[in-house]
Amino acid sequence: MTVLDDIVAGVREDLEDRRRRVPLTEMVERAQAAAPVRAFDLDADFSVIAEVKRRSPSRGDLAPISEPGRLAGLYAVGGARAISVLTESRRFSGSLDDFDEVRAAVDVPLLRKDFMVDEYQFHEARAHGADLVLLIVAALDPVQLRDYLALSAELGMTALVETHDAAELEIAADLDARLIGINTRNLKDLSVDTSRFAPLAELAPPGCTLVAESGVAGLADVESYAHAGAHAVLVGEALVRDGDPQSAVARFTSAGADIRTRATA
Ligand SMILES: O=P(O)(O)OC[C@@H](O)[C@@H](O)c1c[nH]c2ccccc12
Repeated sequence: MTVLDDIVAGVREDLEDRRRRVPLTEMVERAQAAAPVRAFDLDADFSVIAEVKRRSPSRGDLAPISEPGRLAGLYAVGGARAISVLTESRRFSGSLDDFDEVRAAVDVPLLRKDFMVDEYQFHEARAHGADLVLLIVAALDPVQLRDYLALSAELGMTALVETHDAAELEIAADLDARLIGINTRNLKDLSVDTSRFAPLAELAPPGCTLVAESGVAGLADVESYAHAGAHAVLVGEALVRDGDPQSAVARFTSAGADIRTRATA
């Protein structure tokens, strides 16, 4: 069993508990009654997607984050174009409660960061006010991937389609995914290698909005991702550990935008 299989098995168990408490039909109604989606700007010069993440299986405890809403507020003031909130509990110590606190605190688009493997989770995400969801190509078969991409769109949410290699990028391209992530964290051993991004970015379909995921420790990483073609970066650890996350988001955003506007000038 791979790390990913193991995580997904836990996600499914927790999901069945929630489904027993609130059945799918009820969750579908809640999603329909939710506040309208806040659109993620796919055309921005450069975007920072700032993540609320307490811990991860690869890096252990990152930050206690006693007030996720407050952290998200700082991200928003710093100019985060979207905020990602981990809702997986067993490995990442996230929750939908965290998500709700962030939703109540900010008006920027929110990404529900979880292992989305069941229709229920998409309605649940929307019911909690999510605007974006994560679709991990490695965790889904081709039929699920197509169905969940369509379901996300039906619910008005933008899917971030996460890839790790050339074969997965091709799958994302074939599905005509608009927002594609390249995660430089290897899901088999969880190691990060930021140099994986550039060669893969060249294979991304033209016209997509490309997100570099993982491994941003500082400005230099943002710059090299932007140089290699990233329109956005998804940053977790570096921001939750930063004493001044608001300034860090602002610095990352303007550094990336400088490079992107020069690249397209
Ligand atoms: O903390 P980092 O290295 O900045 O990484 C952020 C993000 O890429 C990472 O949290 C992530 C990317 N894809 C995921 C899928 C599930 C859980 C977490 C992730």
